[in-house]
Amino acid sequence: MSTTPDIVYTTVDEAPELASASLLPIVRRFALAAGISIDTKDISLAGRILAAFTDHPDDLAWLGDWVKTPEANVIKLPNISASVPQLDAAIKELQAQGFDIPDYPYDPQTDAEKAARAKYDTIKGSAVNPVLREGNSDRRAAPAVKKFAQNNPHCMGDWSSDSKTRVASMEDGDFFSNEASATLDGAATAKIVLETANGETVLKDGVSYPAGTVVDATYMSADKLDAFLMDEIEKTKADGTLFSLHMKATMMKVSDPIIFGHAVKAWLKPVFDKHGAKLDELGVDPNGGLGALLAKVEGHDEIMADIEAVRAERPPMYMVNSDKGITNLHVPSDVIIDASMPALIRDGGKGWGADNGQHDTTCVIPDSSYAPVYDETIKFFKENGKLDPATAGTVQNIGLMAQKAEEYGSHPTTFEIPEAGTVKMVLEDGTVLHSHTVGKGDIWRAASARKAPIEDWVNLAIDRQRATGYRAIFWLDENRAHDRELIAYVKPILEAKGVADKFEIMAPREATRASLETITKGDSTIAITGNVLRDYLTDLFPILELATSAKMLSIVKLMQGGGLFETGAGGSAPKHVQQLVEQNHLRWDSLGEFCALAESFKFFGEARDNARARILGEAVETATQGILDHDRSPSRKVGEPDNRDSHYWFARYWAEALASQSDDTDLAAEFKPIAAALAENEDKIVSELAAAQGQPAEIGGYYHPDADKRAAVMRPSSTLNEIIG
Ligand SMILES: NC(=O)C1=CN([C@@H]2O[C@H](COP(=O)(O)OP(=O)(O)OC[C@H]3O[C@@H](n4cnc5c(N)ncnc54)[C@H](OP(=O)(O)O)[C@@H]3O)[C@@H](O)[C@H]2O)C=CC1
Ligand SMILES: O=C(O)CCC(=O)C(=O)O
Ligand SMILES: [Mg+2]
Repeated sequence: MSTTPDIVYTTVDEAPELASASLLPIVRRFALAAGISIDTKDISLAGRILAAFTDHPDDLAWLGDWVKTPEANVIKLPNISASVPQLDAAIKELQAQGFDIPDYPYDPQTDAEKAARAKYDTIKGSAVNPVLREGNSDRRAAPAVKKFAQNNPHCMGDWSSDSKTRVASMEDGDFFSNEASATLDGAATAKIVLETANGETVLKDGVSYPAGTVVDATYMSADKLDAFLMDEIEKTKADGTLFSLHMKATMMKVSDPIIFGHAVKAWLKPVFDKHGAKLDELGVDPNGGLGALLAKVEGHDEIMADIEAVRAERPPMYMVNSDKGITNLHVPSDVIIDASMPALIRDGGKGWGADNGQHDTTCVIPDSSYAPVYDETIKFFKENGKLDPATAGTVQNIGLMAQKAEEYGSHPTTFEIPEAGTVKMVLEDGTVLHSHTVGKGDIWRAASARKAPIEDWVNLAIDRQRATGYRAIFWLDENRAHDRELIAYVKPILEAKGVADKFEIMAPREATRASLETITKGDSTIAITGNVLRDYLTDLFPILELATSAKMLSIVKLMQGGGLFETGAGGSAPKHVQQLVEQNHLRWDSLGEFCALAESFKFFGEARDNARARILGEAVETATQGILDHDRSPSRKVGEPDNRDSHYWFARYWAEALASQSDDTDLAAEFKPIAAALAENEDKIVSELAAAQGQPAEIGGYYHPDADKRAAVMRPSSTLNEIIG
């Protein structure tokens, strides 16, 4: 490590990176006044590919070390968790730019291909967040943001009691039904083996767990999954609804693409039955989606005709983009459950159909562990009508996330079973911790949650409950194996601290209803959840309460003392890039960045005893309030103020707050002329920004744009640029 930075701002992908090109120069200039340097570290998909195959620095590895130190102070923007089609597209773009990197080996044969595939597998899926999240998660709407949403309620789709929208999940044979869980008394190293009629195969060796780790194992039956999917396709047709599948193929990068592939095969079953051998020969990988499949069979007229015949028989599908004919099953990363289900629920239970109209939808979520949350939400709105954002209270979240907790850390121990047999997890002393009888194609996985993160999570929940006085619910199901082990941790800690009466423990379905009832009354509650529900709920409730999860405050108190400040709770909004490239309008809202910045500066102030950092952070809060009060957030429509305008206003309100504070008169004097120049040149700046919109914008790449071209597009006001310096 060369010199340690003060604050690291991550370089990411898509819309948030476009926004950074405009916002970061402003942040750097203001931070300079407190002597704070803002470094960047590249965690973008393109950056990670280049780090794996060229001399591009491995910034993710650097950050992974830094977050384990007390100095860490990271502002983390959302990055792409790549599905295979995205990874492939990024590789092709980099190759076209002249980088000497290998193709993605779909079917690696040579040693070189196998080595390249192994590297690409580490880049695939959610490869960044689990590395950086060395702490538990505290996500909530800042009071000003919540108040703004109540005063300016967004439109919500109406719910009718006879809506046919429903959630469909497996009733047995899924991860929920087959789960076994145990807490380890001492430290242990485990191996995972598959015993079959032909002998024993070691699936994984040397998995080590510290004492007190909760270790789970479970599997999903491939046969039962297939039967379930076929059944739901038929039921959807009978119901006259849209068929939709909601998964997390990005974060759950091993299990969920396989499940997605089963759905693609079920949808086109007659085609796979008839042309299976030919499809294999053409290199079709159903896990990559219908889009890749169609590209591979193009020109094979008989197969194409059979596909069309099957499509005509199937119920209509929920569409990602009806204009372009992109269905739910085209690309595994297009429909991501945490964002897709809340958007559908916000719209009154309606999905988009191929006719560009909104219709009731069957939402297929094969595993039943967490699907009851959406099922119960839908039932609640059918019974009670839509939520009123003007009067609703809020659901905050404290999530068990640190050290790759639970399912989100299960990728290295997830296997598609090659042959029927028994999977055993065996400890070094010979103890068989878990054992499952499995069939060919079943998806078996082990997950774990460590003692220190669990204890930290419970303590964080106690702190938040004390700070707010809110109703606090642990979303844990005593009928689920893993949750029973967690409850055995939670209860004694609450009792020892004398706060057991302040907390409830409820299964996800009951907790969903209780939380919806609470916020409907205008009260607020804290959902204390595991890692998956942390992810799901911090999109679900914000999207209902605030219309978006982009405005969330998202703090990760790192267990070694540092701070990781995530910006919002959503992703990188690929559609926004499309709009920028076509119309030079960026509708990305940086409110999440503003919230994270304030926390990061205030944290720096405390950790490094830097009074100016504290003042900067407080002034960011004032500026954020200004953005809300004066409605300076970006509009969705070209020709209206966009992301760049909102950054101008942010700079102006921030400078004004610094100029008018009296804790540090030198700092005030430094910002007075800046604030004055920003105000005096308002008309000029606003018209320079407006003039940029309306035409296509050239940024020189999608995954790896040209930095200068991007900066030119995102900083079109020379007057503003001169003031910022
Ligand atoms: N923390 C992280 O690193 C995360 C990364 N991701 C990654 O992000 C990508 C997209 O994921 P997806 O599930 O589609 O979720 P997104 O949150 O990116 O998109 C859902 C929709 O939310 C709206 N939205 C999200 N953020 C903003 C914002 N700041 N301002 C305005 N609107 C916003 C947009 O609506 P509209 O189009 O109507 O304007 C957008 O289309 C994937 O590659 C995924 O892997 C996803 C979640 C978290
Ligand atoms: O890492 C990812 O793929 C997604 C993370 C996410 O959705 C979240 O933390 O809310
Ligand atoms: Mg999420």
